[in-house]
Amino acid sequence: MAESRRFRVGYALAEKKTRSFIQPSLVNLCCERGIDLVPIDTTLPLSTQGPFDCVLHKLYGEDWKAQLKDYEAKNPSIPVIDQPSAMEHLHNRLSMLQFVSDIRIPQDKETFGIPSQIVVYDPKSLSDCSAVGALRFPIIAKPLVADGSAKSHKMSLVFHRDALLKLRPPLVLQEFVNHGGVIFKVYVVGDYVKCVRRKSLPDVSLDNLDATEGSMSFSQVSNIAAKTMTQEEYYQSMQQEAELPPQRLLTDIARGLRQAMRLNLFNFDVLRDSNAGNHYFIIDINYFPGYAKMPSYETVFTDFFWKVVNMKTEEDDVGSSVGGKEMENKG
Ligand SMILES: O=P(O)(O)O[C@@H]1[C@@H](OP(=O)(O)O)[C@H](OP(=O)(O)O)[C@H](O)[C@H](OP(=O)(O)O)[C@H]1OP(=O)(O)O
Ligand SMILES: Nc1ncnc2c1ncn2[C@@H]1O[C@H](COP(=O)(O)OP(=O)(O)O)[C@@H](O)[C@H]1O
Ligand SMILES: [Mg+2]
Ligand SMILES: [Mg+2]
Repeated sequence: MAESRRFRVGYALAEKKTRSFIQPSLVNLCCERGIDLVPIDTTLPLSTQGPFDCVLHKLYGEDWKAQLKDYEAKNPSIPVIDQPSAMEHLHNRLSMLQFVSDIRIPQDKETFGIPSQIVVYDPKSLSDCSAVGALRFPIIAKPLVADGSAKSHKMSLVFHRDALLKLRPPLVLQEFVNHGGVIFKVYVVGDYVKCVRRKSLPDVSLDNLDATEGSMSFSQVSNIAAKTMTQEEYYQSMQQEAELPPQRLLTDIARGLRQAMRLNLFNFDVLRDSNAGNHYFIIDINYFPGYAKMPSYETVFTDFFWKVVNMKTEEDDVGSSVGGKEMENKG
């Protein structure tokens, strides 16, 4: 009997991402389905490597972009996941959330949007009441750039106008929304959508604002171990308390974002408004996040790769492109 064809997915990822994502469990499952995950050597020209049936990457920089461009010119039929220009929109906290307004779905029982926010480029604007005036305190100050650096995750929760003066633009100033201390992380892998609960900042009582210190710094709160409970206890309490947002809503948002951003691999952070239990805020979108934390990521990715290398469409497919090529049904 003739051996069935094997496929090669070339990947170019930072060391940390390779360690977390390229787990033996993923490599083995892919291998069983005829897909070999092959590391790309970024010190060599990409077009001299391969052959690949798909290129997966989360690297930036002009040199890498030029390598990809050259590779695509020489291999126009090979999908590249995803396009650098599309990935770059997520490097700016203002442009990333602009895609939310492109989503066209009916908002009946549940509604969604983004918190009120402004962008500040000039330190002088921080003392300008007319610029900041429309925002209600507390405010979260986020670095405008979201390039994955430790600095880009460093946030401040600001309770008073005076504390704004300590901040260093360029920043996004976003209204803090009370959301019950639970954040929903919605992972998207092509047309697959999975929501998980994670730890977030506790609610802030507006009554105590005056008695609160001016501001508080924090970073990557969803990854920090709870001080008063073990991680396990915290998750258990969240399981009991926080119902997940409706899957239909999340699938529709994911589909809308995927279409608007022309990206296949991302997650978005969702908060449920404590004041109106059926309103949701999208506050962050990340390219190629820590997928190994998503349940069954091995099966999800093996299925995704299989579909990409076979260029199959699904009924649910919204005509989003993989590497600039429309997914077409060759089957
Ligand atoms: O480090 P991890 O596994 O927590 O994953 C980070 C993500 O955390 P999450 O899985 O969403 O809780 C993290 O998500 P958040 O920004 O924390 O919501 C980012 O996606 C981060 O990538 P980058 O540093 O912004 O390029 C992700 O970091 P990299 O895996 O890209 O280094
Ligand atoms: N508008 C907001 N209201 C309440 N909490 C927020 C808001 N924005 C961010 N947070 C909290 O801050 C954390 C980090 O903010 P986020 O925009 O997701 O940045 P990062 O890219 O570092 O994950 C979120 O996970 C959430 O806990
Ligand atoms: Mg986040
Ligand atoms: Mg982020």
